[in-house]
Amino acid sequence: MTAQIIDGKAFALGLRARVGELAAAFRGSAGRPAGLAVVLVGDDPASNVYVRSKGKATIAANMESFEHRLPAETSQDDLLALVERLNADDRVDGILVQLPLPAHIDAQTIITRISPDKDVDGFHPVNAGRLMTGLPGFVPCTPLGCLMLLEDQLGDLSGLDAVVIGRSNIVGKPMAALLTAKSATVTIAHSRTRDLSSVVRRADIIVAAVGRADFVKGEWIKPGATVIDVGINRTDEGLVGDVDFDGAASVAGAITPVPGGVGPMTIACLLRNTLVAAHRNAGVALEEGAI
Ligand SMILES: NC(=O)C1=CN([C@@H]2O[C@H](COP(=O)(O)OP(=O)(O)OC[C@H]3O[C@@H](n4cnc5c(N)ncnc54)[C@H](OP(=O)(O)O)[C@@H]3O)[C@@H](O)[C@H]2O)C=CC1
Ligand SMILES: Nc1nc(=O)c2c([nH]1)NC[C@@H]1CN(c3ccc(C(=O)N[C@@H](CCC(=O)O)C(=O)O)cc3)C=[N+]21
Repeated sequence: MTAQIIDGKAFALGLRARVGELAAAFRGSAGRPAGLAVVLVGDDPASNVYVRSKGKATIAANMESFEHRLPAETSQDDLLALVERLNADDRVDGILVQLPLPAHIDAQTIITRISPDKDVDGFHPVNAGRLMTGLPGFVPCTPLGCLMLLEDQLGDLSGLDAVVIGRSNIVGKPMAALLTAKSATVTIAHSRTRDLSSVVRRADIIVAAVGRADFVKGEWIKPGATVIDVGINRTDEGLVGDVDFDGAASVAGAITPVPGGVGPMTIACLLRNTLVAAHRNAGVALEEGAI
């Protein structure tokens, strides 16, 4: 069997175009563009690339981009002060503080200071709690993008066996919550999981968010399963995911590539969340299911 390749890049471009149209309409009715502030502390090259591409995508979607680049030595108090300024700035609908932060800054303290109404990353404990309890709130962009690809591919997910490998607050845990809300039967695997290959072999849906190149092997995968590869690993062979792509593609039913799979969806969902935040913050109605 040869898997269908799930074209996340194309899906993301479609989503960005829809968001862009709605953002133009928002600008008309609110009298101002939706605004996204991105904060980068330090000069990590990968983070630099992400922040630049987020800024470009924001402008292309008819929104305003506010970039704040701070030196690596910035104190936690100075960063908190910037977050407070952005919380109070009516032009700013969404705030994203790029992770990872330098070691002297506690990321959780910063995230918790962002207004939950502007937390378009969905990392604030209030939004995490809303996701767990089924209340409306902001859902982290990467798992939201993965869910969109899965529903596009499979339709109804109810009753399907899903394995999420990884339990981080930004990918694994919210991914598992979303799949549970869609009535999949969800297993969360992590570094203490015993006999991971057997756990993975039962799954109709595999989401790999481990951070290790080519970690999930083709032999672990049930024939016909759908594989979502979240991993972004820079190797001598270039950018690769957490799944051994060639091995997996010969057994899976469908698989996301790296690059061109989940990554572009993350950015598209960030713009989507910012558009939703803008409507809520400005009190402008956004039709249910418009995006
Ligand atoms: N495409 C995109 O848009 C994005 C991609 N990423 C990428 O996704 C990957 C995961 O990111 P993130 O969740 O932040 O990473 P973390 O490092 O926070 O979490 C990794 C998870 O993998 C688990 N793990 C590590 N080793 C093993 C193992 N041998 N067997 C089973 N589980 C293991 C860890 O388990 P334990 O908890 O026990 O330590 C942990 O839960 C990275 O490659 C990252 O770059 C991240 C965000 C967005
Ligand atoms: N506050 C915060 N929010 C984040 O959402 C966040 C973050 N910090 N820190 C880093 C991770 C990682 N992340 C990615 C976004 C896009 C691609 C992406 O577009 N990837 C392209 C390739 C890009 C390339 O070539 O490097 C692709 O997979 O096709 C990847 C990874 C968001 N993250």
